[in-house]
Amino acid sequence: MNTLKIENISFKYRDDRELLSNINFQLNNNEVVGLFGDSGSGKSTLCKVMSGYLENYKGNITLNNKPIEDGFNPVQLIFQHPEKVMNPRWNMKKILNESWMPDKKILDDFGIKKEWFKRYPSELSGGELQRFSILRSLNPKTKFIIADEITTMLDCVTQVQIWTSLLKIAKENEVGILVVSHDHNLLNRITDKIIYFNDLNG
Ligand SMILES: Nc1ncnc2c1ncn2[C@@H]1O[C@H](COP(=O)(O)OP(=O)(O)OP(=O)(O)O)[C@@H](O)[C@H]1O
Repeated sequence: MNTLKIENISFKYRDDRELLSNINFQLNNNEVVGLFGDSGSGKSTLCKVMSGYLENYKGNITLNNKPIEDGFNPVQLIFQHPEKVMNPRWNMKKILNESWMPDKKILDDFGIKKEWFKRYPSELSGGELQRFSILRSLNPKTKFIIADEITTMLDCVTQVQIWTSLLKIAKENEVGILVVSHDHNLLNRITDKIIYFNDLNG
């Protein structure tokens, strides 16, 4: 089993107030955990700290009781807006294959069509792009996914398709998921338990 442990994490942006204060919790790879909290409380900041995007934090993040090594991060963050983290000059094939080469079955599971590979990020819809973004993060070396509002901007049908594909592949590969969302119904439906950000912070 893989365990991601967050211990005594505190963080502030530059000289601002301390936004994250002494946060402790852990995720196991066989669980889907929800994170719910007020807007602006610091959930996305915590996600970025957990996945290595923000470094000047206090405390420890360990995977199976060891610090996370440099190189490919086994804790992968998926953002709400995939277009912001994709190179607009790369086609989708290059963007996906920079991480790994999924086989046809996985592409089919995610509803990714072959003809999309030649297109650039600006030539796909938000839902189509998010499928690539999720699949890119599911590199075989990934142990945990941090999903920060990943389907907020999509319609209900696309949300269901995306979550069904993601939960299936995560379960098959024993990848743990932290789901950040304001949608309590979604969290109730897909998670094993829900953590309240206010209970963690401070
Ligand atoms: N790069 C930054 N520099 C300074 N302050 C920032 C930066 N990024 C975010 N903040 C501030 O940190 C606070 C927490 O933001 P964060 O995005 O982590 O909240 P959140 O809980 O994810 O909010 P939401 O639910 O609305 O997405 C906000 O007040 C925000 O303005």
